[in-house]
Amino acid sequence: MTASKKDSKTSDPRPLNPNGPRIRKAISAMEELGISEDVVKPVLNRLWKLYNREWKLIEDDNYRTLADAIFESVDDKKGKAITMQDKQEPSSKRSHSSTYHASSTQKKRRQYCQLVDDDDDDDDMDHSSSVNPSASDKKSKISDDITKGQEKIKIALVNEIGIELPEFVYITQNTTFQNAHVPFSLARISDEDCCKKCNGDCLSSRVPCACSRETGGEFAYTPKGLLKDKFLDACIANYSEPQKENLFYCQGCCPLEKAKDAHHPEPCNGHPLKKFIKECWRKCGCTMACGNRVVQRGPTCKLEVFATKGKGWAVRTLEYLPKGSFICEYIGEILTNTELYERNEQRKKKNERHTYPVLLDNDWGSEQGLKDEEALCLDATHYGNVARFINHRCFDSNLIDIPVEVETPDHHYYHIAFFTKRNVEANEELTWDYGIDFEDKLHPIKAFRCHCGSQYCRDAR
Ligand SMILES: C[S@@+](CC[C@H](N)C(=O)[O-])C[C@H]1O[C@@H](n2cnc3c(N)ncnc32)[C@H](O)[C@@H]1O
Repeated sequence: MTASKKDSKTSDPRPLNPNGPRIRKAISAMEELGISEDVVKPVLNRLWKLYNREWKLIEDDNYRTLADAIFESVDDKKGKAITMQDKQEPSSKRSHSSTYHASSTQKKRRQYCQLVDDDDDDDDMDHSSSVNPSASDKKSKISDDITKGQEKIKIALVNEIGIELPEFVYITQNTTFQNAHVPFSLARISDEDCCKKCNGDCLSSRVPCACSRETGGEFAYTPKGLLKDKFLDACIANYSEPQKENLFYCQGCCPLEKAKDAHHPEPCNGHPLKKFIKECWRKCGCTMACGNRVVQRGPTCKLEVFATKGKGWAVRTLEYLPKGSFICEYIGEILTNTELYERNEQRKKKNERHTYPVLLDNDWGSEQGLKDEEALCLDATHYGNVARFINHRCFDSNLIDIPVEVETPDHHYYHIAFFTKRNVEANEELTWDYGIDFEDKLHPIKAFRCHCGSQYCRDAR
């Protein structure tokens, strides 16, 4: 077994090689801005350590981060004191909408503060999903509640290391974009597929109602609202290695391949087929407190969004979570696959680092001739909820994504819900396996340089 990335990075004692090709390139890029080598070198050295030897973060956007950090360092030497008030936007300004945006001064100042403060201790960085013991003392809270009161719980956003603030609008329900066809219609739900005669809590009735049919005549949840072990273990087993065994192939033309080349589409590369949870829905007679309505009641556990040094923003739990706990849904814009393809083409041009799409392709393998408006996905780039911050971890993530029917039995559209695969400690980062093939450069879920820290990491570059 190979050593994990975390081990190789944190124990690397080598200093920055002053004559290495990348440092020379950085120096000459700064010289073009009229900045001399002796000003560049100390800042570059600190940034390199701060970003845990990730050159890409320094080189991105034509060395913009490096230039910003140098300007800040020069400003500071001129005696411009940085006060806490300067470092954060006034709260009145932040509370106008759910959109977060970092001004360039804010960004520059944070980077500089970080360079000075963390110069000596940044090697303590942890890329893995393990418990983060420093969570409580070093916090710099940017927002008390990114949901703006839309969820039952508050979700704070803390920036312990000064990375760029995310810009997006927080929503709690998926929202349809243009011609995506979402078949919400009570007429599609037959009386046999719902429990009109139930009242109260379906889980407490002696005989499970019709809504348990999808999950084999038993409800997927326990009375405490956890996923039953048997159901969860079967879902986890679906993900077992080698993944290819669990793939199903489009019978007609694959929507992903058609978007790439409508005239000469390549054969389908396969789609996962996962077990569904079916919750009671609008046509049912039970109440919202029914034990078979867990996902539709929204998140209830204590979560926090925090900044990492290798993966951008991330989510952690602030409390212990037993195996099978519901965390949240993946919320975003419902797009057609063609729209996602076009958005991805635009994003490639802008060289955007983080991407937020998830395919709703669970049933594509069993469909013949799927229409464009039926091949759907979720994009949480502009509109999304806390799930847009959950990072990827290869194989041994602590969350699993499970498709959930809430308003329609039609599997073109469904909800994606995250549950814990095992007991999770307070302050642990929450992660799920995006199912990425790191070799597939053309997949709509853009591959990135993986820093998951798992010993099973698939990105063995
Ligand atoms: C759904 S977003 C997750 C939140 C994101 N970290 C952020 O800052 O908004 C997915 C993006 O996060 C980054 N990411 C997620 N998991 C990662 C990992 N294991 N290693 C490196 N980057 C990761 C990648 O840039 C990816 O495109």
